[in-house]
Amino acid sequence: MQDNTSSPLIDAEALAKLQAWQGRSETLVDDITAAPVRALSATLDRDDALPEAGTHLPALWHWLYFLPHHRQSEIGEDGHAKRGGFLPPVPLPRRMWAGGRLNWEASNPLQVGDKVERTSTIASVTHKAGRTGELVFVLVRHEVRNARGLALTEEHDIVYRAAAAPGEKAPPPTPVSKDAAFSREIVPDDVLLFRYSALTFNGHRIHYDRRYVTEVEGYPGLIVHGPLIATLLVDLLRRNVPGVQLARFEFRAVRPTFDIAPFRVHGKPAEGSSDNKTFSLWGEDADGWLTMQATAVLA
Ligand SMILES: C/C(=C\C(=O)SCCNC(=O)CCNC(=O)[C@H](O)C(C)(C)COP(=O)(O)OP(=O)(O)OC[C@H]1O[C@@H](n2cnc3c(N)ncnc32)[C@H](O)[C@@H]1OP(=O)(O)O)C(=O)O
Repeated sequence: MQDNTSSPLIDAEALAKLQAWQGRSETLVDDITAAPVRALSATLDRDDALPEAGTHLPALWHWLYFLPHHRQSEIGEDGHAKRGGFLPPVPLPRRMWAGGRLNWEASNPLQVGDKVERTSTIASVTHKAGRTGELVFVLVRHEVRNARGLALTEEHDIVYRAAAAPGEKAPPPTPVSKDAAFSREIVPDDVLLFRYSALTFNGHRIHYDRRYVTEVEGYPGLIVHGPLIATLLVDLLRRNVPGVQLARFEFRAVRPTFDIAPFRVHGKPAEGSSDNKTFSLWGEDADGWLTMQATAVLA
């Protein structure tokens, strides 16, 4: 555990400057094309029919669109865009995707062929003392619309951590529950990670640059993308409950997953879900620790 009693890296004045970003928004437009759908289907080892105009986009596959097309000269040391543009210039160097909450409009599924618009707003910037050290969370709220209106709202939690300290510990582990109704083992080799980074045009070095992730960020291996694990959780549900359409999905990444060993995704009907519409989904690393917990509610 790090010493949380030392003076914080971010004081009240620095936090107030970051909070000046709250309320900022940007709007991007895109087309839901078939090629990325076909490529993700292959990456997830699925046996889908070829996508065509009108094919419904599976839940979370909208992350294949609205990609961050920053110029090369705008890229920072970690491979993401330099901070201080749309996202506030948080001075903690280690960025992670911490979680999210998504709601789909059942009557308006995103489809191949849709022209789409996404409006993103910085909803909050908060400073917390975590068990692993100082944390800054940036909450980004997205609204995705097509020609028929609102299709999806999403809250995305981005977390920033202080630089790695000597002897730093991983987040405290939580054992996974052993009562899964369905499970799948995933081999997170660097080809899988590379393909997902390429599909999402994500330059974040923690997913492909082993020297950077071990020597600069202090992790033991390449880090599996949080959105990829979330996508694998929903994919597990689709494999076991055919025809599912999601109304809501929420997830939290509680411990990083590294490419150095296979991991598992699990699911079961949620306790107390009498209509079988709510499912618990979770990720487990090779040591048996919980890495991601999620809840999916069917439409
Ligand atoms: C793509 C992409 C990047 C990635 O995909 S990175 C890989 C995916 N993400 C991860 O692997 C993150 C794994 N999680 C962690 O490493 C830890 O959970 C984390 C975020 C470092 C926090 O650990 P702590 O033990 O220090 O935190 P505490 O449990 O003590 O909680 C302190 C407060 O923070 C809130 N909180 C904790 N975790 C989360 C979370 N995942 N989402 C939202 N909020 C979280 C917690 O509730 C506490 O808040 P209080 O108000 O109660 O104080 C790319 O960059 O593109």
